[in-house]
Amino acid sequence: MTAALAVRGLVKEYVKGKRVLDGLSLDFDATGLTAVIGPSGTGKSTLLRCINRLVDPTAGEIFFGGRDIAKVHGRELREARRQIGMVFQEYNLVERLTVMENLLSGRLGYTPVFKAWLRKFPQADIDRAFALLDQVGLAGFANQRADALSGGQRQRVGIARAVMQHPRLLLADEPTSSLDPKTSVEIMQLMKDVGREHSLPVIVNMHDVELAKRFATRIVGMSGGKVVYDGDGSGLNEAELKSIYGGESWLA
Ligand SMILES: Nc1ncnc2c1ncn2[C@@H]1O[C@H](COP(=O)(O)OP(=O)(O)OP(=O)(O)O)[C@@H](O)[C@H]1O
Repeated sequence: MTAALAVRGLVKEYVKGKRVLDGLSLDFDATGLTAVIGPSGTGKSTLLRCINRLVDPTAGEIFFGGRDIAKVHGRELREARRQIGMVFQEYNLVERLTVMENLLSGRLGYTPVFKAWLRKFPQADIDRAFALLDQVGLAGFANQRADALSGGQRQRVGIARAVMQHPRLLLADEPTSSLDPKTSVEIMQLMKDVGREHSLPVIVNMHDVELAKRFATRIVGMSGGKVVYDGDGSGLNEAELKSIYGGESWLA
């Protein structure tokens, strides 16, 4: 089977000669939740940001939807981006807008400018938004302002908004880092359920190894801009954790 996403020899240098991603190659299947773990500064966010082209890769290929999106520009880049849903650590909601408006603004890329300005959205989008709110456990919250929500509720809106645009890939950059442990578990469960129900591959950057083991079908361990572990949670023993995070005193 062809991979839904294939990253080949990916290199990113923010500063010339200093490789943050050092020739990284990974294939992702069309389903399943992959957790990317690794120490701070090892390039996890940079990997996701190269995939959705918030930053431009220095070298390498990213095959997605039948093309190398590492090199597309303009209209092609906008089209590729629409197919990638993104969930952020700090939710990135528009605080003064309602939950429904936040969801619908995820569709702005598709709505002619004059309609967006009038805040008139197609009925099909409104119906989808209500269905998604239901799915993420926020039925009845459509008219609440985003700034009146808890962190967990905000992240539920963030997930619904990411799925609103019918993506074919879902990326999440530390989606639970600002949440308490119980809410983190609920959000990871939701990410997994949403991925399954919408038949989407999900890639999640995270620091919590136990949470990764509990919810991920695959764990990628990064160190120094390279993949040093790629397998399921059961194979992630102390030796592997040491190769990812270095040292051993912290394991005690
Ligand atoms: N825009 C930028 N300009 C210059 N250097 C950057 C930029 N963004 C990230 N870096 C550097 O690239 C390296 C990798 O950062 P990145 O955020 O990808 O790591 P990370 O593994 O996601 O870390 P964390 O777990 O702390 O979020 C770090 O050394 C960081 O300082």
